[in-house]
This record gives sequence, C-alpha cells and structure tokens, in this order.
Amino acid sequence: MSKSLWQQCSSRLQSELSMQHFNTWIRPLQVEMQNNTLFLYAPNTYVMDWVKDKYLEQIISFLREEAGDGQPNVELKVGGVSSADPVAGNRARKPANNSSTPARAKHNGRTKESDRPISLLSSNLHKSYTFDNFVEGKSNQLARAAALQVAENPGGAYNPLFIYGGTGLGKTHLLHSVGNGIVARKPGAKVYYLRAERFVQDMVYAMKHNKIDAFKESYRSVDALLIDDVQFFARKEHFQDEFFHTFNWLLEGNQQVILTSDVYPKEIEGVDDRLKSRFGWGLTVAIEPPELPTRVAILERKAEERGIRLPHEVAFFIAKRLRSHVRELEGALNRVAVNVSLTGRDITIDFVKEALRDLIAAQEKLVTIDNIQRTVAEYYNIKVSDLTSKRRSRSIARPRQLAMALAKELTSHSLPEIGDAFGGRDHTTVLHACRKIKELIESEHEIQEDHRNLNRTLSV
Ligand SMILES: Nc1ncnc2c1ncn2[C@@H]1O[C@H](COP(=O)(O)OP(=O)(O)OP(=O)(O)O)[C@@H](O)[C@H]1O
Repeated sequence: MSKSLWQQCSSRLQSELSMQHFNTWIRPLQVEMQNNTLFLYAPNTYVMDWVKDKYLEQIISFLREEAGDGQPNVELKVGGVSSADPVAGNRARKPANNSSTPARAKHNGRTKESDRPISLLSSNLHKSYTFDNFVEGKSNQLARAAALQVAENPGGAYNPLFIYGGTGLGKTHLLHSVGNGIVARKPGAKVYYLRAERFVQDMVYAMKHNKIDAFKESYRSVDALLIDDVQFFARKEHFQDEFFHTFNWLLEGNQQVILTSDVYPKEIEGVDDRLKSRFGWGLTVAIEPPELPTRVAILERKAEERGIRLPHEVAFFIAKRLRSHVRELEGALNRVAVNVSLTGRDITIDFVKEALRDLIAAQEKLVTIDNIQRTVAEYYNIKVSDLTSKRRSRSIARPRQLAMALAKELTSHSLPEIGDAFGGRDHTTVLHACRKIKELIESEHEIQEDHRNLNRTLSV
C-alpha cells in the first residue's frame, strides 16, 4: 500500500517541482512502510535537512489528501531501507546512520560522505557530451585542443583552463567532454561539473546550517572541478572570496580546475581583480561563433545522430542563414524534424524555407545592407557615404570591398542589388570584391581579423 501511496505523492511532487529540484531532492529518497509509519530515507543529512525545510509539509499534506483517514505518520531519516526489496525501487543502500541527528561533519579529518553537499555526491557528467561528437572547426580548434590535453593530463597540462565565448557555442559541451575523458582514463576519479550558481547555493545552505567546514572539504576533495558561467560571481564578494580560497587550494594540490564564462576573464565586471588574475594563470582560450563550413558540419553531424536524412545542400542553406550559435542550429534541426514527422515530406530547400520561415526572417531583418555599411564605416572610422562614393583610395576601397563581401555572405541580396546599394556599381565589381576578400582572408592576418570581428558584430 505504501508503494502506491508514495508513488501518488511523488508524482504530485513531480508535477509541482521543476525537474531539477525533483531529481535532486525527491528522487534520491528511499521509502519504507513500518506499522503505519512511512520512513523516508535521505542519502545524507544535506538532503534530509533540505527536504525537511522545503518539502516535508507538502509531502504530509499530499499524503493526507491521498490516504484520508489512513494517513501514515512520516519520518525523515538519513540512511536506506533495510529490506531487500526497497519500496522506492532505488539502489539498495545499507542501513546507515538511521538517525535524524546530523552526523558530525568531520571524521578523521575528512568529511563523511553523508555530509557532503549533494552537488558533489555523485558525478553529474553529461555522458552524451564527448570529444567524439564535438565538431571541430577553426572557431573552436584551440579550445578543443586545450581541453583534450587537460583530459589527458589533468592537473598537469593547463591549470586552470579558462574557456570563454558567447552563448550556445559549446563551452558546456567541452567541459563535460573533459570530465568524461578524465573518468574514462581513470575510473573513479572525482570529477564534478557545476554552474557557479550552484557553488553559491551550496555555500548559502552550508552557512545557514553551520556546515561550512563540510562544504569546504567537499569542494576541495575533488580531482577536477568544472565550473560553468563564472560571470555569475559578479558582485557576490563574499562568495568570490570563498571561491578564491577553494580555487587556490585546488591549484596548489594540482587538482584540475576548468572555468567558463561568456566574456574574457579580465572583462568580467564585478569580480575581484586578484581572482581575475588567477583565472589567467593557466591557459585562456576563446570559442568563436562557428564559420560556415563548421555550421554545415555540425548540422550534418546532429542530423546523422538523430537519424534525420538532411541533404548537404539543405544543411548548407540552413547554415548560411542561421549564423549566431550552435543552439540555434539545433533548434532549427528540431523544428525540421518535427515538421517532417508531421507531414512526411522530404527535406528540401523549399520545405526548410517554410519550416524555418520566422527564424530566417528574424536573422535577415537583423542584417541588412544598410546595417552592414554602417557597421563597416564605424569600424574603419570612415563615412557611410565614402562606401557608396567613387573614391578609390585604398583606405576606402578595401572597407568597401569588405562591406560588399559581407553583404553577399550575410544577406540574400543578389549581386546586382548589392552593386546598386553601393553607389550603383556593376555586379561584376561586387563579384570581384567577394573574390578579392576571400583571397585576402587566406593571406592577410589583418583582413582575416577584421572580417571575423565584423561578422561577429553583425551576427548577434
Ligand atoms: N562544436 C560543436 N559540435 C557539436 N555540438 C556542439 C558544438 N558546439 C556546440 N554544440 C552543441 O550546442 C549546444 C549548446 O552548447 P553549450 O551548451 O555547450 O553552449 P555554451 O557555450 O555552454 O552556452 P551557454 O553559455 O549559453 O551555457 C549543445 O547541445 C552542444 O552539444
């Protein structure tokens, strides 16, 4: 009876809580019924206290509603069910310290497993993020190579490794790839992934419950700590301070630290300079938005993984139009997949134009020839009217060629339309500009850099 009663209660909790909260706090509970008492076993005091604080009242009230007069008493404890057939069907745990009193934080100088914050109790690596399914391209080559080295030689290659770049470009994917790589080489290695926000939450909890020693110990006992989105520490001085100490501790012990943020570490506002300077002690690498060939390769790879037959020209069509980040490409592919399954049609360019109409339109609205001219003029500190004028001096002609090439790359205007917009030039002039810029990108570092910067500015 207790099984179905708990199942009813648990599915109500599931529908009320976020998936993350449910998985973190409720799913690990084991359940046992004895003499009209429902024992809920938490894996450690941390979970027990949290459930007691946040959910116990709700659990009792659901049980009351489900069981009416037959409502059992509820006891929340640390430990596991003693029977061979645990009611909750979770991993059978040995009966542990079945006491509602929290165990002492320290045990022979080390924290007992049961006192560790939940985020460090079990590995939370995303198994599907690996180096194998991370598509390499110019934009992420360096970051991937550095990450691979760290996976092969944690604590010894680059420590810390700092990966920065815009949203949806694969930072988290790389973090997990390193983690999975380390564990594959050394099973049992303690590798933990978390967002900076989680560090703050754990610390708040630890302070509130007088468990700061246990908190410190758990963070310091890892082989590798993978912290995503450290910009979250901005203006949280107190947490920065604690993180600074944890960070130093790990580096001194040759324990690997990898960090990510959305901007270059020195540019994270509201983070203490000494912390920022530590961030740069190892290696700092950027992930850039992927260029066209990488976007095509990513789309083809993701389509293959999902068993979607995506013709090359269609992948090219999508990649040419959606330029901001990989998550957007994945979203587009999902949309195409759903449309295919609903209509049963083949994936053609026309089909994709229709399925992704709004996404493509939104991107095109962002990048107009007008916009390109203004951005290029501003970048080179010249006037927009210079770009459309007949002036031929190099300081004007080169930016003009670059602007025309960008217009061809980033909009769907034809060569004659672009020529018109640049002071009524012939379409062969535009074609020549595109070829010239392509050649210069290969041979001149400066133009390559300008092209990349402008592309990035225009694509966000
Ligand atoms: N080079 C790549 N190859 C394959 N998949 C990629 C690549 N880059 C990104 N992705 C995929 O794109 C999605 C978004 O990537 P991810 O979550 O790692 O981005 P992020 O940089 O951490 O973004 P945010 O800063 O918003 O968290 C993921 O599903 C990831 O697998």
